[in-house]
Amino acid sequence: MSQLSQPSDSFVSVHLIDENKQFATDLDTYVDKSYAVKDADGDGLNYHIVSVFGSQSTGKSTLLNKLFGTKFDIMDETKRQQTTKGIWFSHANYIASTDETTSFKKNNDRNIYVLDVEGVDGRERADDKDFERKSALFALATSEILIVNIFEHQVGLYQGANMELLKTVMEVNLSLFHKQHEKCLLLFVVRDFTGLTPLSNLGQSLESDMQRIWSDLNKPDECKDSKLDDFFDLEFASISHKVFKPEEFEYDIKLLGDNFSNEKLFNANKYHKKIPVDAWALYSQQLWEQIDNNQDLDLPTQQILVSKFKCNEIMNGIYTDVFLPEFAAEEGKGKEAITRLKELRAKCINDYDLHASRYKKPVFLEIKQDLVNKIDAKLEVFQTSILKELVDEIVSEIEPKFLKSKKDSKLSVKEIIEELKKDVIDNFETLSKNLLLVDSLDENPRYASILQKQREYLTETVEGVANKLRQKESRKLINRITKSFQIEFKDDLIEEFTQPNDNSWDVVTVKFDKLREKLLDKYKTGTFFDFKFGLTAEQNDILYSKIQQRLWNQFDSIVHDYFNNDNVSRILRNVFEDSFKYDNRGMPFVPETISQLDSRFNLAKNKTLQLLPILSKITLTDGKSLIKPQFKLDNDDDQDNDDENYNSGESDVDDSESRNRFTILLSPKEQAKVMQRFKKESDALYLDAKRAMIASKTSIPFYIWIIILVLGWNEFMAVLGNPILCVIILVGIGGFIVTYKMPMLSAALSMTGSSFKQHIPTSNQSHIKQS
Ligand SMILES: Nc1nc2c(ncn2[C@@H]2O[C@H](COP(=O)(O)OP(=O)(O)OP(=O)(O)O)[C@@H](O)[C@H]2O)c(=O)[nH]1
Repeated sequence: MSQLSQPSDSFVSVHLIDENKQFATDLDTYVDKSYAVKDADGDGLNYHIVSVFGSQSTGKSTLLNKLFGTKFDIMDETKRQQTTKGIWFSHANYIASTDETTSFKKNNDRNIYVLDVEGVDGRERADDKDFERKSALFALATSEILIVNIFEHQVGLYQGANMELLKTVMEVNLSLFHKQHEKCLLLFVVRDFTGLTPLSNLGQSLESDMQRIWSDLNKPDECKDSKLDDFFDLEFASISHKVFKPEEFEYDIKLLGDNFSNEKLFNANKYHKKIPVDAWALYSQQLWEQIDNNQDLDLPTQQILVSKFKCNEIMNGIYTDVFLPEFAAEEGKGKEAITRLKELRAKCINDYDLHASRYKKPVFLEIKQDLVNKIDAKLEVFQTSILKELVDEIVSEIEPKFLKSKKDSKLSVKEIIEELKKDVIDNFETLSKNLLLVDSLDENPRYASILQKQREYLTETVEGVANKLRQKESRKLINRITKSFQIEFKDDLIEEFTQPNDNSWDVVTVKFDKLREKLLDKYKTGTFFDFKFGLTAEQNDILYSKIQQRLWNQFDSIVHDYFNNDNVSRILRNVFEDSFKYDNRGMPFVPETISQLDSRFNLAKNKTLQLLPILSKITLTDGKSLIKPQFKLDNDDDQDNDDENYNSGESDVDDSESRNRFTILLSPKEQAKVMQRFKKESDALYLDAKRAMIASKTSIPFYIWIIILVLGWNEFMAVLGNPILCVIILVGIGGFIVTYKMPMLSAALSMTGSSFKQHIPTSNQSHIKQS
């Protein structure tokens, strides 16, 4: 619908709203191109909008063309027909100026856009008040300065088209701006000025007309008491007759131009609507649509809507075209992408600030937050994974560092763990700083929260690792104590049961108690135990109970291992042999008669068999039986998972069955077996002893001597021939005769036999100790 007028070397005009009330479709392109010529600040606000009002054919287009170098159509004087229909829009190509050096035309530093509004009271549209009102509304909503074109001879005539026009302007102004007092400049340009009445007088007359119209207006309640100058500033200018005073006419326009180019009329942007130029086309179109549809105009809302539209457009453009492609290219690179993504985030936000900050601040900030949220939603996953990676890395170093510290330092496990925990947190705080995608956590609470979550995850994980280390150390301690106990207790047990007696189990239990006390003594602090692992009092108690339980289990295990059939039989045999072969002084016992041997045998046997109950059951002399206590342990005793766990072969199930079997070392059946075996062994020993005794008392028959003499005659002669051999043999014979006569021969033979047989029990005993 728009129509570009014939351009020459500059910007043409746009038919902004045509006679059918259709809005131009290519306004944004026009604004964009024309604005690019001057944009000193880059804030999109370097422009002014000026509208012209007035009766039809009062020279409005002529004035604008001369003042701003626009190309609006001018009426052909011969036809006297209305030329401006609807509203035309044009960029000012220059501003007329009195400055000779610029050839009377000055290029302002700012963009000026001009709206040439169809004149009222047009012959063709005389009754079309609707459009007049709508165009006034549109001009007021968009323009800073409204030029009201009026002939001098009409000033003071409170009637006619001019007054109607001014009334319309004021009415619509009230409907638009009653909520917010947005001011606008009414610039009265008195045409065909003769100079007979000074401009100031004409101005006063116009101002009083305005006041009168204002006071006659039906004002909304909110602004009943408001004054004209709450809404309007008034300025006056005069232009001489175009035909009769052509030179003055030109000069007056230049004078007026000076007031535009020096910005005086714009009054330091006092009337600027602050719509960024790139949103102006959209804003003005939406305004017109609302005006044309007779909807109530709510400019602030309208401006916010436009701001929202533009800010969203900018935000989506940045997110989709800049952020997403680069993020996709970087996100898989892990730590290497941090710098790039940090820059990308900052760049996107800066770009948005640059382009969107010109819009309504609340909207700009709200949509900026949307952009930041969208970007951060993507970056959050990345940021979290990077920080989690750091946490895992730091945590993985704890155990090696712990083992090294344990080896190198003299600190306790508790102190090492505490030191490591502190180091780990410090490390995380230092290293995480370089991994963050933002510089300030205060300004980016989302990142502060991501960091905090990872900090909590770290603390939790470190505590988990510390607990595992403590458990590991606890298990190591249990195993160490168990091993020490094993060695010492086994020795004590074997020693005690080499020569068992009725008190033996009392002695063993006392040794057991002392040994436990000794092994745990260094962990005792007052009445409590602290194993220096940084455990709580309850955990220390549980560890203490575990150790106690382990030691009791070891006691159980060692005792039951040791008191098997073989060892009990060996103990009995040793005791029997000692009693049978040695007297009370420990001297070898040599029976002289068989009855002596028999009574010795019975004595030793009875004494030995009295020991079997002691070796079959743990029995205390006070008649009480030894009770294996039950310890209260925690549920997560995971010693089965520990490779370093000492495998004692014991059952951890401390049920009633195991407690019952605790004191029983040999069952009745096993005892019977042991008895049987002992009987055999003791009988064999008795027979050996008896045989040796009989053998020592038997004499050599006479015929044996004759055989020896006959068979050994030659050797006998050889001995007689050798004095040394002869002497040795004589001494030997003498010794034998003495021994035999004493009588000591049987004892000597018995001793020789015994000492030979003693090799077997001695070697067996040493074997028991080793097992
Ligand atoms: N008397 C007089 N005539 C003028 C002046 N300026 C322009 N004209 C003549 O007035 C006629 C109308 O001029 P336009 O500039 O087309 O007037 P307009 O107000 O834009 O007309 P519409 O757009 O149709 O409302 C033309 O023939 C001009 O030559 C002036 O200052 N005084």
